[in-house]
Amino acid sequence: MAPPQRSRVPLEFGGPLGAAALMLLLPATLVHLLLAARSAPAHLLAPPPALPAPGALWSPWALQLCLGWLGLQVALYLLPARKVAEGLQLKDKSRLLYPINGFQALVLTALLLGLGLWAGLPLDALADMLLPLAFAATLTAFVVSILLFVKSLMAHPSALAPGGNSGNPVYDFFLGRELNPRIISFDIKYFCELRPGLLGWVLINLALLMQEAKLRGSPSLAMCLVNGFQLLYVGDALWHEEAILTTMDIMHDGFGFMLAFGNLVWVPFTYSLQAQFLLHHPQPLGLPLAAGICLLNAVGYYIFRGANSQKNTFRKNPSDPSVAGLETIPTATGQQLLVSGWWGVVRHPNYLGDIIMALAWSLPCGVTHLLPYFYLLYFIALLLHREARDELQCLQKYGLAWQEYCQRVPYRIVPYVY
Ligand SMILES: NC(=O)C1=CN([C@@H]2O[C@H](COP(=O)(O)OP(=O)(O)OC[C@H]3O[C@@H](n4cnc5c(N)ncnc54)[C@H](OP(=O)(O)O)[C@@H]3O)[C@@H](O)[C@H]2O)C=CC1
Ligand SMILES: CC(C)=CCC[C@@H](C)[C@H]1CC=C2C3=C(CC[C@@]21C)[C@@]1(C)CC[C@H](O)C(C)(C)[C@@H]1CC3
Repeated sequence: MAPPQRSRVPLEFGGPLGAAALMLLLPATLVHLLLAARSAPAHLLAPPPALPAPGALWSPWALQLCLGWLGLQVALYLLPARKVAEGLQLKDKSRLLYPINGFQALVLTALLLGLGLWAGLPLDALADMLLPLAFAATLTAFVVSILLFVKSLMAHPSALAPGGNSGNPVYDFFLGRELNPRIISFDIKYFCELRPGLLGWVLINLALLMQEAKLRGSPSLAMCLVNGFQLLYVGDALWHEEAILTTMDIMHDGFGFMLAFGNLVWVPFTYSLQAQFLLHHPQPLGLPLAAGICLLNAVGYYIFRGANSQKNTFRKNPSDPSVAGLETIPTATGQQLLVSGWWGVVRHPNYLGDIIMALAWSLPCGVTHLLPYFYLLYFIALLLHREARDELQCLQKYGLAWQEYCQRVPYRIVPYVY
């Protein structure tokens, strides 16, 4: 087989050196955050009071729980789906099929959990195991990434993602070489993107809420808000599972360590940081402020969902009545760009809504500590970087049409600001 054509896409994330640094820094940052959240000072920028003993990181039981959780979600993914959706057209003009049964997996997981709790499952014990669980999940992410990299060496060149095929093994391992790695019809990236990590996130949140109820008699209003907001976010992602098929991760990015670690480790263990903080640092929250925070989250969700659904509907069927009247810019590829509606306000309205929700998730933790705002700060940095990556990809894809879009929609994320 001819050697794969090396992609000429510019290197990102600082190239091989940056990728190697991130593969060390991300797990170290995770350990720091987990230790800081449960420490009294809860300093984000200072070293945690005490480093964990090696024995505190490794637990065979935690690894079994991780693998068991993964196995359960794989089984739920393989159940008959209410619908099978087609992905966007690939380079070879084919379209992959994706089962749409994520919300079904959420409901079945909740039912199994309810049954377990009724039988006396000590779910709150998970709150005491976050460190070994995160270590086990990180180990799993590394093993999955190695297997994916080896698998990609046998993939056809047309199956490779433009980004993660530089020829440098460290960089390609991090970014991911194969665009849609599958085992028969099981899509590994699509599965990881929405199931084990997102559902694990809300499971950890619930365990933290239950432990707070055990400690203080009942969960605080702040803990209930954070759990509710983030359950809405995960439930929405799974209800609109099909919309992920038109996002960057599925369309452009290969599946390597970055997304494997991001999905399996970073999401469940750092996105639950507010709940972790609240368990160890109870925050008073009055009803008027709580009502204001709920309104803020609702505004963010309205923008997030409206923009994502509008673009996804338009991409799937431009003649759909809900988007047919929108103004568009034709491009040389045959695809059109929306230039009115949500996507006529700023070039990434969905990011704006998501950032507003991230702020609403942090506010119930009060303003005495920076740690609960880590997600907001990280997320803004992630989306700014992601927006720049996407702009480059769209400029390469659409050329003059994208330049016209940028002239007519000059702001990227925040109207009249950025
Ligand atoms: N919670 C979290 O950790 C994260 C959440 N997210 C969220 O995921 C969601 C998806 O974001 P992301 O995956 O970055 O990608 P987007 O959903 O923003 O999709 C970007 C793609 O949309 C298409 N597009 C861009 N502008 C237009 C337009 N004017 N008209 C039509 N199509 C357009 C282009 O693809 P093409 O033209 O090829 O179809 C572009 O590559 C966002 O809401 C984001 O907030 C993202 C990252 C992390
Ligand atoms: C620092 C680090 C490891 C970064 C990796 C980034 C990933 C954590 C994120 C990249 C894109 C993501 C998306 C979601 C979760 C986080 C990751 C994987 C997402 C599934 C969250 C729910 C949303 O509704 C979504 C489906 C739009 C979204 C898709 C992108």
